[in-house]
Amino acid sequence: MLTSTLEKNIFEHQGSKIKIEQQEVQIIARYEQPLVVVLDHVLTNEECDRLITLSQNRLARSKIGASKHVNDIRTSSSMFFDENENEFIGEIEQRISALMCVPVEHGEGIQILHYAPEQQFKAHHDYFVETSRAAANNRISTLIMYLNDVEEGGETLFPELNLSISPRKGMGVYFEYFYNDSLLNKQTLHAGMPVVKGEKWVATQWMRRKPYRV
Ligand SMILES: O=C(O)CCC(=O)C(=O)O
Ligand SMILES: [Fe+2]
Repeated sequence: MLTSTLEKNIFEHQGSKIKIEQQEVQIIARYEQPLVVVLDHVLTNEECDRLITLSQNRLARSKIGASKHVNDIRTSSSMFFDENENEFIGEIEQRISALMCVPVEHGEGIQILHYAPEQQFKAHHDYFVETSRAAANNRISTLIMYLNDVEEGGETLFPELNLSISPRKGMGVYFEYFYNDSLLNKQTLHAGMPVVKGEKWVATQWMRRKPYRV
């Protein structure tokens, strides 16, 4: 039977709605193994706008010039909020923690990414290679939240699953890679496709296997 081979997920929510405090997050679609969940109403429009405003003048441009090679994995600009840096960020972190079924202490700071036209995040895994020091407390799951509507392009693509998600403000995509079967983890390979028109803003939460915050 197919179900006998299914591994246990971190994400425990069933059905189509997840009520967290005042927010009613909706499950739009699920890809079962590896688990990829498309979510709506993760953030309100006001929260999306505020995350953009708060991060705007703290973005650092990725290195260009000498290092501008075709193999530059990420060409967007980014920043991290400090963990629980203010009440607003703290509330968002609590919601994300409940949504991801992982205690807030396992979370890295929320990362903001900004893509201008032609910028992209080439196919990658979010977890660290086994031989790296960071792998001692590796990442286990990701939530990508879209902070604006992109005019054209900027899809999140899972090439090994033939799955593509078009960014829409307030929506999110969740996936996990803590399976015993390393092939399933590898299949969470994903990319932020080049923005064609307009710009793209995302917020990303990565969760670690063990508490990460000091
Ligand atoms: O921008 C995207 O769609 C992908 C972002 C991403 O892969 C990440 O933040 O780890
Ligand atoms: Fe990623």
